[in-house]
Amino acid sequence: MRNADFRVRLRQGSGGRVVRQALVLSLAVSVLAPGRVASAQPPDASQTERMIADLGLREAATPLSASPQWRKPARVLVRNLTPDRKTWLQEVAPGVELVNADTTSDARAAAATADAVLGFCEEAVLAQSPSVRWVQTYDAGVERCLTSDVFRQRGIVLTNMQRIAGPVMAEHVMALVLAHARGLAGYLMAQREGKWERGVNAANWTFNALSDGEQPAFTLAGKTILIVGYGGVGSETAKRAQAFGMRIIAIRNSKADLPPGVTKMGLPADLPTYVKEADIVVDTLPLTAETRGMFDAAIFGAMKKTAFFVNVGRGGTVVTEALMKALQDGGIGGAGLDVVDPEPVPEGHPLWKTPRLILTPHVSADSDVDEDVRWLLIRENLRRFVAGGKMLSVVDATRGY
Ligand SMILES: NC(=O)C1=CN([C@@H]2O[C@H](COP(=O)(O)OP(=O)(O)OC[C@H]3O[C@@H](n4cnc5c(N)ncnc54)[C@H](O)[C@@H]3O)[C@@H](O)[C@H]2O)C=CC1
Ligand SMILES: O=C(O)C(=O)CO
Repeated sequence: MRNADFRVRLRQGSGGRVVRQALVLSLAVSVLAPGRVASAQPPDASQTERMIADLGLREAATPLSASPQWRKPARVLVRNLTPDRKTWLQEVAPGVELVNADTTSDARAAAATADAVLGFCEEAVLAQSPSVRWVQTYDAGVERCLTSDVFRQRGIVLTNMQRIAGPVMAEHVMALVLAHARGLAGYLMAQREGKWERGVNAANWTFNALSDGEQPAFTLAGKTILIVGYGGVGSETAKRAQAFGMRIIAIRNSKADLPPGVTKMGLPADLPTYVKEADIVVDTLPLTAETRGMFDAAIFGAMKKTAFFVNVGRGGTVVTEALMKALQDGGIGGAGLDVVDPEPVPEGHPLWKTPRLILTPHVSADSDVDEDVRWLLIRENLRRFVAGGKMLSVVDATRGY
């Protein structure tokens, strides 16, 4: 979720919602009962454990207290700290002063004497804050945090929202895939024009009688989906694709074990060959030095002419010119993008007129339950930080995710 939206929505709701509202995860629904929020060992520990298990959150190999520099924190800066939320967070951080800041300039001043910063990661805030030892971002993508060397040089622990939005984003991926497969973009255009016409001309999403060889729609069952950047978002997408009867192949940065339901797992070097067999290609990559421009003219050229390409990771992993050309020339069947480069798409940019393209404005993590899960992680990491424990979802600043 973009920080700005996150902030606006959190301000609108009461902080108490965090513990009252139903927390819906991928596999389990758990209700956080009212009034069960009063003790220091969190009474919602079972919800926290379920979140960790359901989303597959990873904890650091060593506890913070193993470091000779470790000391109990005295002051933590928190973005979007409503009064209710402060009470709720204070339960896991007794004796720690929790300070609110919502703008970069307020944060810069408040961070000067803070031990941790939650919700800001920019150099402007961290450069003048020598005692900061932990930063929690409210996003999964950390490419903007890592533009400065502050994390690598000072050994600040950076934790992010990796895997948190997986279930929500996987729904968005499937919405884009189904919109294409069922011709919804074309039927919506026809509806606006008051036309009752069957059969989408798949090539242009215009409406007319089907000519020979044109496909009005296609079935997902039995088709192959390739997930590139198989992590939290990718694995949740795979679960849903499996339910549609699809064959799943994937690529990630380390091979390890083959996840259940995945037919084969490759490394980045396998991309040019794997794309050849895919009907749907989903990009869930973080933006790093290695992934920048990974989907270029050669990769789009290797795809099936009917392939549908989805990107919910980062726009910079795609060479936009190459994608537009593939769509214009019929090199691929269509695309659904939630993230683009440039972002936002400027007025008059050729992407707006590119055929067979569905654009959503970086909203694939938005949902009614997403922010509750995020605050549960923030609270659990605060508890671990105060106790000198093993932090969750630590970013490798050198790898970039
Ligand atoms: N559109 C949106 O609103 C959102 C976008 N995102 C983006 O999605 C990305 C992924 O999120 P999660 O799945 O939660 O993160 P994650 O950390 O769970 O997964 C990232 C995966 O990318 C893989 N990877 C890294 N470099 C690679 C490479 N060179 N080739 C192939 N695979 C590579 C890793 O193996 C890892 O499994 C985020 O980094 C962020 O940029 C995340 C949340 C919301
Ligand atoms: O969490 C992220 O990385 C996002 O892009 C949220 O919008």
